[in-house]
Amino acid sequence: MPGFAPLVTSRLLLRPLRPEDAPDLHRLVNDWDIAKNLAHVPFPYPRDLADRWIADTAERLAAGRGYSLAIERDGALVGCIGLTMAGEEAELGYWIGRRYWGQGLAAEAAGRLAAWALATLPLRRIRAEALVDNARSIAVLRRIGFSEAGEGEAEFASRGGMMPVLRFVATRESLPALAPTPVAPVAEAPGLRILLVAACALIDSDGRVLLARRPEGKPLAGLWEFPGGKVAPGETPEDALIRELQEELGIEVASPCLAPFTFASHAYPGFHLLMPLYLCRRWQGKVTGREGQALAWVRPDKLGTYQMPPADVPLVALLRDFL
Ligand SMILES: Nc1nc2c([nH]c(=O)n2[C@H]2C[C@H](O)[C@@H](COP(=O)(O)OP(=O)(O)OP(=O)(O)O)O2)c(=O)[nH]1
Repeated sequence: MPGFAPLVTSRLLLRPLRPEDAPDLHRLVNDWDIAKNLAHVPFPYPRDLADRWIADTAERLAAGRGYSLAIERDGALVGCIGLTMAGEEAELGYWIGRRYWGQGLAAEAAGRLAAWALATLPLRRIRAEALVDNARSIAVLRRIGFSEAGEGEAEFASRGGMMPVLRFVATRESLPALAPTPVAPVAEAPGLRILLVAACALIDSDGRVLLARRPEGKPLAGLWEFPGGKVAPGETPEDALIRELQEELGIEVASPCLAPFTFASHAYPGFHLLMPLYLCRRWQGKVTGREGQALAWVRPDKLGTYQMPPADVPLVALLRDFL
């Protein structure tokens, strides 16, 4: 599993929790003014719970079930933030240690994590809840683009029972900077837009396959893909691929070196992707991420450990068998 790449804001680092965070975490969270606002945090907070919880966050992160992160500023733990995955939705939670209140850190961390998650994970929306009298948290959620979705009740461990809460949601559309960039259709019929994308598995002399990470701001950002891109009007898939490999990776490929391998045909919301996948073992130049994208040369048996767009899943299985 490729590690979670920490998220950076102007003042903060959001990174996986480490066992050595436990003492600081315990000192900050074992505070009634924090625990009383959190649904899953007991008070008093036993010291060994910090160790167990941190171990659990590592497991959930590795399995893609949750993203609970340390909020760090200047090397110090100032709070925690997390997303718990539930199908196509995730629940956002966060707290900031009392001594760091009043500086806008919760909004900075929550805005970043929500933006990253909606741009990167296969999520329809993110939910959050705040106690009706937790004015600070309500202000944070509103500030970062969450909208109110009614009132309800939730069980609060520290209060020993059900408490009234306000519910909030955010979608890609409610965070406008994240709205997916429109895709260019190459064929249109009523109700169907087919997007033709050419992609390539570059294979090096050790039999490893090149994956590139889709940059933030693009649809499916953060997922690992085969290099390639949309076939422009008037281009053949091979021409498009030769152009994309030049633009994205700085390499020159000759058309005879592109061997058709298989294709993806996948329904995405709003368009249907048709993506021929070529194999290429020969190119000129050094492979470089020219658009700032992360690259990974991956052994075929490890391809399944990289999170890829849903359209690629069947391709990976075929490629692994073939190589
Ligand atoms: N290149 C590539 N695209 C993939 C893969 N799997 C997959 O679903 N796609 C989808 C994601 C996008 O919807 C589409 C590719 O579009 P893109 O936005 O990357 O195309 P592009 O490089 O021409 O980008 P742009 O200039 O329009 O920003 O195909 C894959 O393995 N490689």
